[in-house]
This record gives sequence, structure tokens and C-alpha cells, in this order.
Amino acid sequence: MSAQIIDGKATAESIRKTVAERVQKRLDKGLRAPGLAVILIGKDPASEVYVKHKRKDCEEVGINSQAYDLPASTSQGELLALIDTLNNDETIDGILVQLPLPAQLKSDEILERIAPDKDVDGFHPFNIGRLAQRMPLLRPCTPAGIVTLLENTKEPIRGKHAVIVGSSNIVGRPMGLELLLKGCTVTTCHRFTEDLESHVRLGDIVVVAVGRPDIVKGEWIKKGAIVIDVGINRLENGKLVGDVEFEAASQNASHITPVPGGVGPMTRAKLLENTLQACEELHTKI
Ligand SMILES: Nc1nc2c(c(=O)[nH]1)N[C@@H](CN(C=O)c1ccc(C(=O)N[C@@H](CCC(=O)O)C(=O)O)cc1)CN2
Repeated sequence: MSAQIIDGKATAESIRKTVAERVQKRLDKGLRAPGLAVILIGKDPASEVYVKHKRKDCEEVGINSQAYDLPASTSQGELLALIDTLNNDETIDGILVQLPLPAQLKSDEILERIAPDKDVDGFHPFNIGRLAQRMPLLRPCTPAGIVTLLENTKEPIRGKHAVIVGSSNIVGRPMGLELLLKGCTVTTCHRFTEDLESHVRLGDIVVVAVGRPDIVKGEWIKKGAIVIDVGINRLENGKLVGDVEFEAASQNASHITPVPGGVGPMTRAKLLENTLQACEELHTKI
């Protein structure tokens, strides 16, 4: 068997088109464009690429993105003060702090300072709590994007055994909550998991978000499983690869996401949707 490739790039493109139409409708009614503040601290090369893409996406759909590029030496107090200012800015609907942050900054305190109704990354404890209580409001972008990709396969999700590899705040943990909401039985594997292979072999849906090339072997994938590869690893030769042995996994899986062109573009597309949602439903003052 050779798996069907899940085209995240095409799905993201169609989401951008819908967001652009909805933004245009606002403008036609005389309402302002949604506003997104994108904060980048330091010069991490990967973060610079992602932020550049996010700002370009905003431009394409008519979201007004404001750039805050701060030096790596930015202090906790300076960043908190900027967030306070943006929380009180009526033209800003969403605030995004690109991760990871330089070592001197405490990300938990920073993410918690963002007003929950402007938390377009969905990382604030309020939004994670809402998701855990089955009342999602602003949902973390990568897991939300993955749910859309899974729904688009038209394969049943409810009742399936989902195995998540990686338990980060950005992907693994909220992914578990999303898949619980969809009626999956969820196993989350992490650095202390013994015998990773035995868990992955049981997955009808396998989501891998570790950041280590080929940590999941293709032969571990159950026949007919859906494989979602969140890893983005740049090899020394410049090639971008995921966390799963793609070719070998494709022999067993029914559907698989490629890297690049799978989950990454969906993360960005969901950010645009969240920003529009924050503008239309949560922060509609002007
Ligand atoms: N504040 C946040 N920080 C980070 C998040 C996040 O959701 N919010 N997630 C990741 C990085 N990330 C978004 O910021 C991200 C990663 C990858 C892509 C993407 O489009 N990838 C492309 C390849 C791009 C390339 O050439 O390098 C693909 O997979 O096709 C978008 C967003 C950590 N930080």
C-alpha cells in the first residue's frame, strides 16, 4: 500500500482565501481590518523564517500585522510592558510572541500576561482550560490545523486510538485534548515513555511532534493508520525532514503528511482564522 499524501499547503491556501473574503466583507461594511501584533525577540533563524511567513500571510488576507522585532537582550519587564500596551490597544485583536524565547525570559509568565481574548496562539491557561473543559475558544494553531487535516481525510476519527509522540505545550498536550474532544482514545508518549515502538504500533492515528529526524520508524506504523508528522528538522545538507521515516511509513499508512507542505502551513493558516475570530467574536469594539 502507498499512503495518500495529505496536502496541508492546499488546505491552508483555501483557508487563507476564506479569511481574505471575510476580511473584505468587514472592510466593505466600513469596519477596520483585524490587527495582529507579532513579537519576535532575538535572531533565531527558524523563528525569523516563520515570522516572515506569518507577516506575509497577514498581508495576503488583509490582516494588519504590526511588527515588534526586539533585541535578544530584551528583559522580562520590557516584554511584559509591551504586552500590557498591546492588551490595551483597541486596534489590536491578536498578540503573538514567537517561541522559543531567549533563555533569560520566562515564557509562562509572558504568555499568561496576554489578554485571553487576544491570545491567538491559544497558549494562555484560560484558553487551554476552556479546551480541557470542552468549551474551546481560541485553540492552539498546530493541533487545530491537524484536526482540520484529519477531518478532510473523511476517515472516521471517533473511537480511534490516537498515539501522540511528544508532550509539549505547543503541540502534544493540546493535541491530546483536541483528539479527546473528537472521541479518540488518547495515548501521549514522552521522554520517560518506555518502549515507544509498542505504543506507536497500536495507533490508528499517530501524531509525532518531537523534533528528531526518524524517531518514528516506518515499520512501526499500523496498516491503514493516519500519520501526522509535525517535526521540522533541517539536515546539514539543507533538506527539511520530519520526525517519521516518510518512505517506509507511507508503505503502511493510509494517509500521511509530508514535510514540508503538511502541518506547517496549517499552523499559519489557523493563526489567521484565530485572529479573525478574536476580532469578530471577542474584540468587536471598533
Ligand atoms: N508563538 C508560536 N511559536 C511557535 C509556534 C506557534 O504555533 N506559535 N510553532 C512553532 C513554529 N511555527 C510557528 O510559529 C511554524 C513552523 C513551521 C511552519 C511552516 O510553514 N513550515 C513549512 C516549512 C518552512 C521552512 O521552510 O522552514 C512547512 O512545514 O511546510 C510554520 C509555523 C514553534 N514556535
